[in-house]
Amino acid sequence: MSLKGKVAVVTGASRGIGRGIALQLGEAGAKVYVTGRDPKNRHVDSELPTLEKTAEEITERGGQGVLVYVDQSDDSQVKALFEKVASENNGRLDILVNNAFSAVYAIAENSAKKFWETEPSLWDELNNVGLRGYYVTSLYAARLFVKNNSGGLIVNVSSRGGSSYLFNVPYGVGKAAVDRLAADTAHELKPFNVTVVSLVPGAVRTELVIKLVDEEKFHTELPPEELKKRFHSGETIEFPGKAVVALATDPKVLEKTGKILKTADLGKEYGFKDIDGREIPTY
Ligand SMILES: NC(=O)c1ccc[n+]([C@@H]2O[C@H](COP(=O)([O-])OP(=O)(O)OC[C@H]3O[C@@H](n4cnc5c(N)ncnc54)[C@H](O)[C@@H]3O)[C@@H](O)[C@H]2O)c1
Repeated sequence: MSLKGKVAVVTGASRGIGRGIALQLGEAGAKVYVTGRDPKNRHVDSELPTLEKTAEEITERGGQGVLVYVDQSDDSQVKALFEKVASENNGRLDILVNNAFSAVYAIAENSAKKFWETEPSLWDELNNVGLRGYYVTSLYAARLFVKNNSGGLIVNVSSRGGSSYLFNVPYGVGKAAVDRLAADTAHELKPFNVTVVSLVPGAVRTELVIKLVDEEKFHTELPPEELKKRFHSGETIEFPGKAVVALATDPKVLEKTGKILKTADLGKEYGFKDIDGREIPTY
């Protein structure tokens, strides 16, 4: 229980990578605030897991799961989240994971098109929650970190799309900006011993991506069978979570601040494997 007594926030944790990270933080003993949109305000796919389930499972694994409905594109809801975290924990916050992402369906729907064949709104779908949302969430978290002056860790979930073409133009541009957000917030937060990194998973077997890949909803440069093979042999959603726990328990983590870190490289460095026992190769 190496994170017992620590307070974490994971955005977008009802499914996918956010859910996997939240579960691993819970397993390590942390109190984890998990966010997602209120199901009353959106279409819910009954085949996918829920935020309620994530919060319960964190507690079952030995941590404390706290569910907060937050739309990460609504600044006032994000502000209220951090007021709640501060008031319930004497101002304490140790870990923020920026992960909420609203565009997996939009990526699939537009995957056969070049950027000039899509509508300008695709940019907003990709980058309102997944980039601007990361910035606003970092801003309110940083106010707590700076006030406490007892260090902290921010992990921005990013993608290899930040360094080379993947899916579409706004995806790659947004991810490159997520990486730069980590570097520049790291610069300003370093005097307060707050570490900020960009975390790059490989292909991840998320519930939604597997469903859409199996339904052949993605049209990429890879043939459908190759794409299926790539995602079905990918990391589990908890492998990036193991990476976050390794960083959060590393006393020298500040040496990594501002960097882009691949989950597979962290597995090798810290000596952890995926939850199914596999060693994950770097993509
Ligand atoms: N799936 C992969 O293989 C893979 C690989 C590398 C990087 N990534 C990155 O990981 C991140 C997460 O992707 P994922 O595949 O887990 O996506 P996902 O769609 O499975 O999960 C996204 C989460 O964000 C939540 N969310 C969406 N809009 C929200 C909003 N407005 N407010 C609050 N929560 C909201 C969803 O409910 C969900 O819990 C993305 O940045 C993605 O680019 C994914």
